[in-house]
Amino acid sequence: MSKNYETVIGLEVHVELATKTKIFCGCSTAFGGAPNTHTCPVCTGMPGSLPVLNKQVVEYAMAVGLATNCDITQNCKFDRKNYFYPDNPQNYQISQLYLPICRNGKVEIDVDGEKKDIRIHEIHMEEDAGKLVHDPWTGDSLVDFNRSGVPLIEIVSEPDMRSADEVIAYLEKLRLIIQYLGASDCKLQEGSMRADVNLSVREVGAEEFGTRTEMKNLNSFKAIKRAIEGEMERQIDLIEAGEKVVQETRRWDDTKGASYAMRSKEDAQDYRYFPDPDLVPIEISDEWMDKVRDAQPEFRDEKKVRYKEEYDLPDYDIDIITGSKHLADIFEATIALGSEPKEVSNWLMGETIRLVNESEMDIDDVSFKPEHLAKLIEMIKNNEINRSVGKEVFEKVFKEDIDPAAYVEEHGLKSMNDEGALKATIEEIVANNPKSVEDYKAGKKKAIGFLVGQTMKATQGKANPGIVNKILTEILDNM
Ligand SMILES: Nc1ncnc2c1ncn2[C@@H]1O[C@H](COP(=O)(O)OP(=O)(O)OP(=O)(O)O)[C@@H](O)[C@H]1O
Ligand SMILES: [Mg+2]
Ligand SMILES: [Mg+2]
Repeated sequence: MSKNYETVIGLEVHVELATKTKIFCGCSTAFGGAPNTHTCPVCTGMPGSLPVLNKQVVEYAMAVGLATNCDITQNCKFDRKNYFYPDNPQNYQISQLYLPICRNGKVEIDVDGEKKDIRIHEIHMEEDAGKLVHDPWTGDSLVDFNRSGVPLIEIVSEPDMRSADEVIAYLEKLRLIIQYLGASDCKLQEGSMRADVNLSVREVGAEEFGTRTEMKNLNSFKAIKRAIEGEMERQIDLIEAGEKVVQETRRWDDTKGASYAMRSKEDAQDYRYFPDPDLVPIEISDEWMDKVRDAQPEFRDEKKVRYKEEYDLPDYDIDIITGSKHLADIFEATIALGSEPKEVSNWLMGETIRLVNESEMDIDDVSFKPEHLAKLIEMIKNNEINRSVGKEVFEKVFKEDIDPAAYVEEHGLKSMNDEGALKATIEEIVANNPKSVEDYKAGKKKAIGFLVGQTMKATQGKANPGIVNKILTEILDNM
């Protein structure tokens, strides 16, 4: 009979930091340059070159550590992790083993209303490796060192998670903290946030952890969830069949929905770590730490409380808007220009999200200027355009960031608010639709809707529906 199992999960999360230059040289970290154009003797591991630490990396790592309740190691240093692989030109990676910059942190997650702390074992700084490109036509493997030396932090959790949902909640939490700090854009698809999932299973009630495997190549939340469920089953099947789980690194293939053994797991000693003799230890003064602490932004949880108090928005709106730092920035910037908060929220929750979904883009890539949304809202408020024209114009703002005032002017979309001009049009419509007039007179007040519709059509949607209604009622009641 099959027993009851519990899944135990710990994550190693690598995050590419948003510095302009690499961790130990002045080369650009920009993504997508021609291969090997963002390189120099340092990041290609030339003999005799010497690394110089980018201070901003330390500052970002410290900021993330403070935001995740870690202790900061005020005297920390770098170590060499030695291994041979073609994407690693020095044959060692500069990382931190003995004295990582942050330790003993925690973040709180919330899964279906249940709160839980996930402890962070440590956060260390390290350099990224280059990228291997395998050419299927020639069979050659090419290497691009543009990514070599891009700064990373690795956030190592304790094995505190028990389900895929907890893992996703933890990753979302980290992602938002780091995005709010501006320390990284944390895009799983683009690899600026990468999660390795360490997973083991054990019988419910067992004291000891089971043997873990580590899964790599997970580049979406969906893939992570599927990989966790697949690996959990694989391990349980092994145990049920009386076999043993082997400690190894496995590669998740999302299209096949299965993982494959990559290599058996190395221990720290296999890497022959030793302190990097080219880099001096880092001294973090109290003043520096205080400065970084004082510069911490308002995080999501605090923003949620403030939005409720200051703007009295529905919880649903607050959840969505603060769920993206970028969206929250647009929201606040538009309000700062004088727009009414609930009105701004409606445009973000409604049309903006609709267009984001329709164009299958990332919410963080929304790029219209808050000025343009504020202007649009103002024009509607002043009855310069009506709401349905407003939606049309907004689509242009969203897609091309046009200036709504100029656009409305240019395309003659201004509302017809002139009662005199509207009256003539409406009188004509009334004359041409005796049946509706008859219905109205016979007490079917709804017949007026048809006449309003006809007027909107005749004015290409530019008439002010309120004024149309008013004039129509006057005309009909005087007949
Ligand atoms: N039995 C276990 N079951 C599940 N997760 C575990 C278990 N034991 C450890 N872990 C998790 O595995 C991760 C180990 O990461 P860590 O960076 O310390 O080591 P590593 O994977 O051996 O090293 P490397 O950085 O070289 O990959 C941690 O997140 C930890 O919580
Ligand atoms: Mg690790
Ligand atoms: Mg690992």
